[in-house]
Amino acid sequence: MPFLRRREAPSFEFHRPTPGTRLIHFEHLRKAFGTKRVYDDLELEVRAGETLVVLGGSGTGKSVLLKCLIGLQRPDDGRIVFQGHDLTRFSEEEFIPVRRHVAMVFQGAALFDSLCVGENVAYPLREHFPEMTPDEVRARVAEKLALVNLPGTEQLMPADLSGGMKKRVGLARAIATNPEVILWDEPTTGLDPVTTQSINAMINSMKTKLGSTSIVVTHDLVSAFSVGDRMAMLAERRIVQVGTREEFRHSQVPEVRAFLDARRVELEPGAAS
Ligand SMILES: Nc1ncnc2c1ncn2[C@@H]1O[C@H](COP(=O)(O)OP(=O)(O)OP(=O)(O)O)[C@@H](O)[C@H]1O
Repeated sequence: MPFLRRREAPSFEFHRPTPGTRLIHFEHLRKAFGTKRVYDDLELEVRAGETLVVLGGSGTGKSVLLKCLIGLQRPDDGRIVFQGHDLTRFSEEEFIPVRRHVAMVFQGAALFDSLCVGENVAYPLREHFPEMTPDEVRARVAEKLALVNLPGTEQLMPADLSGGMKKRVGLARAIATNPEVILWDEPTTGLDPVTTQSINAMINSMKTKLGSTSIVVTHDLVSAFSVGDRMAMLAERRIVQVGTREEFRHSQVPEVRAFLDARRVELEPGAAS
């Protein structure tokens, strides 16, 4: 009875959680695209205030996991419980308030090319807070651009920006609504080492300055070890290990070991010699 299922889903209200307590729980998630099975029985818990890094090879379903959390993809079975709400039962309309609290920084920044930087950052404010006055919007945009070290760039167009600047504008847009949870899809892919470091610093500062919870999906082990409080490894259509950085560094789980060993040079430059 799909009609009843929709009506049963309560509207979403976010309550400030106690740091360290369970905020999001992916329970027995299953997902396939046609014959391609992405998750068979995926379990993962995200704790309030942490940065959880999700590692995994190409095509293992890291991005799909983030998309399921904000309703851009739908799991076939299982639940995604966020502060007691089962998001898998939410309609598209019921996801709108969820996206005010859970924002995604997309892999390619995904800026609107025809809008200037200021309008890009203001976009989610107009969507979620239509009651904000133009002065309030201007002030919030300026605050977020300053936070990502791009003060005064409101009038620039995306075409005028470097890749790293675009990522930072994408971040300013994602945090414009003061979300409690930030989803980072490959935040450092394709960036030079200096910009990579500044993005890593930014992920850490979102936690310390805003108290946000982050889920970071990445291939980049240096970045993973510099931002992750905990790490989770996606392989074989499930999470094969979750643990602290140290637990991962010394992991004996075969899929984790193989993933880390293949990237040992990246993680420990001395290992090459
Ligand atoms: N909309 C879609 N339609 C069909 N298949 C899809 C769709 N989105 C993702 N997939 C498939 O699901 C699998 C997981 O995709 P996903 O983008 O989550 O991988 P990923 O781990 O993020 O990979 P990468 O690290 O290369 O970005 C892939 O095989 C992908 O081709």
